[in-house]
Amino acid sequence: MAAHPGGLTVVAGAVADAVDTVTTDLTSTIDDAPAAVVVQDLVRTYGVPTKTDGETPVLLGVDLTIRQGEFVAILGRSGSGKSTLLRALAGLDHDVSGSGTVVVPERVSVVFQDSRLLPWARVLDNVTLGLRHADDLGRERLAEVGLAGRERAWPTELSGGEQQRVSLARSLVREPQLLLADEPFGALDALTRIRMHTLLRELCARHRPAVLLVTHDVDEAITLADRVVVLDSGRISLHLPVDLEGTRSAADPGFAALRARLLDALGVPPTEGTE
Ligand SMILES: Nc1ncnc2c1ncn2[C@@H]1O[C@H](COP(=O)(O)OP(=O)(O)OP(=O)(O)O)[C@@H](O)[C@H]1O
Repeated sequence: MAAHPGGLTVVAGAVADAVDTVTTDLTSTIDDAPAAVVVQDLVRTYGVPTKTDGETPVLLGVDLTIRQGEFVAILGRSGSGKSTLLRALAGLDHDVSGSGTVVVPERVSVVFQDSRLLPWARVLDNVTLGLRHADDLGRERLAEVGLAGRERAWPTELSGGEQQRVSLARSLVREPQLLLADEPFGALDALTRIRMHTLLRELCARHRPAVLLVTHDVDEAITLADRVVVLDSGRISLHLPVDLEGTRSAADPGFAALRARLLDALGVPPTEGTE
C-alpha cells in the first residue's frame, strides 16, 4: 500500500495474483473475472480546501470496479471529472486533495489524445523507451498496429492516426493489465477514428487488459465497451452493460436504444432520428 500525493490510498499490484489465475480458467466470463481495478468512495478536490471557503469537490464519492479483461467507457458532460478520475488511477494528478481507495494492478499504461511521442527518437525507440532488450517485442507490437517497416521513421514523418498507432504500440509493449485511454481518438478524422476503433477492439481481444476509456462520443462508447458508465455531479449515475451480439452497428435498434438511454442520462434532449 502506498501513500498518494492526493491523500488517497493506492494499492498497486494487489490484484495481480488473482489476475494471473483467471487467464487459466477458460470457462470464466468477464462477469466472474476478478477485479482489476477497485475505486471506493473517491473524493477529489483541486486546490487546497480551507475550512472557510471549501473548494467544491470534482469527484464526490466515486465507486467503480473494473474486472480483468473488461472494457469500460466513461461518459459525462465537459468538466464532470472524467479525466480527474483517470488521472487518479494513473497516479498522474497534481494540486489535488481527497480521500478514498484506489486499487490498480501493477502494470498500467496510459494513452492520451495527443500521442506524446518524443520527436528526437525514431518510432521503435519511442515504443521501447525505458525498456531493455525490447526491440523484438517493439517490432512485434508495431506490426500489430499496422506499422511494420516504419520502425526507423521519425514521428514527424507519420500522420496523426499513425502517431496514435505508435502510442498504442508503446502502451502494449509494457503488457498492461490496465489500459487507461483519455479521448485517444478525439483529434482524428472520422474515417481514421473508425479504423482505430477496429484496431483497438482487436488489440483488446488479443491482450485482454482491463480498459477505462474516457470519451465524449456516445457511439464510440457503445461500439467499444462492455459497459458504459456516466459521471454526473461527482458520482457515477449510470452503469449500462452493452449487451449487443456480434458486430456493433449504429443502425441496429439495440444500439439506438442504448444511445437513447445514454443521451438521456447525459441530459441531452431527444431529437428527431434518435429514439
Ligand atoms: N489542474 C487543475 N487545477 C484546477 N482545476 C482543475 C484541474 N484540472 C481539472 N480541473 C477542474 O476540474 C473539473 C473536472 O475536470 P476534468 O478535466 O476532470 O473534466 P472532464 O470531464 O474530463 O472534462 P472534459 O470532458 O471537458 O475533458 C473542471 O471543472 C476543471 O476545471
